[in-house]
Amino acid sequence: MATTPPSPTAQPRSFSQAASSAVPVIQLRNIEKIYQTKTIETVALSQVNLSIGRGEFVSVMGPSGCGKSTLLSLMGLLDEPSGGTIEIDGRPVASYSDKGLAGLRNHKIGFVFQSYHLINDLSVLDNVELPLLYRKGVGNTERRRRALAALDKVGLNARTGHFPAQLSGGQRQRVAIARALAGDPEIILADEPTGNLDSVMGEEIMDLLLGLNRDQGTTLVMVTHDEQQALKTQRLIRFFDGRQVA
Ligand SMILES: Nc1ncnc2c1ncn2[C@@H]1O[C@H](COP(=O)(O)OP(=O)(O)OP(=O)(O)O)[C@@H](O)[C@H]1O
Repeated sequence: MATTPPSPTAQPRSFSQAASSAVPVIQLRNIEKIYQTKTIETVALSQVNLSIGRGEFVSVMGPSGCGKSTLLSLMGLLDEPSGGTIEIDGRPVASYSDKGLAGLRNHKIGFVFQSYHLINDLSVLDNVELPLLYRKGVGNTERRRRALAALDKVGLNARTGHFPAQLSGGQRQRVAIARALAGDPEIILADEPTGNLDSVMGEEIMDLLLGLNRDQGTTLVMVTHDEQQALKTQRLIRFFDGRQVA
């Protein structure tokens, strides 16, 4: 079924407006994820039921291998569950066409990874503009405007001509966050965004994410190993062996 992706020029969301809607922005029902290789079957997630409210900041914790990254990739529509249903804004993602799903993924969701995933040969500005190159209806001028606005939000507008190797880890993560913000996503999924950073830089990135949630109403789901950071978010979900335990 064809579908219309959310508007790429959506206005910033106010927290109170966003939080008022009762329909969860992400809903997982009875999710199972099994990875099957020739020799082994791994149950990465089992019986996961979870709803993420609009404008929430949720952290996910648990030991290595308990399924946190798998959970994020399912929420980000990068992978499909082996069983169960994922709904975005109350609509099952299985009801979207491939094109509709790609639109949803590209317009609604931004990703931030532990290792930044920046392209070393591109300047800061070009890195941030890159995802917008593939976005319909965003011309050169608009692309640049959005990238500069996103870099301004993360406090890096003086570094647009630098290359990733010329930046600190915290600054690189800021660029990665700006790249996610340039697409104006309603949801940011962050997989250990401070995992490669020292505590001071980690705090800075955490403050930035908290600010996005507070000021723009961005919904955030963050995987972290840092209990202190997790306690700053609105809700902490713990996983163990592919199951939600608290
Ligand atoms: N592509 C894959 N093929 C096979 N098994 C996989 C694959 N991806 C993940 N797994 C397995 O699924 C389980 C959950 O992995 P996942 O990466 O989600 O855990 P995690 O909690 O994010 O771990 P970490 O904290 O170490 O990043 C692990 O047992 C892992 O080995």
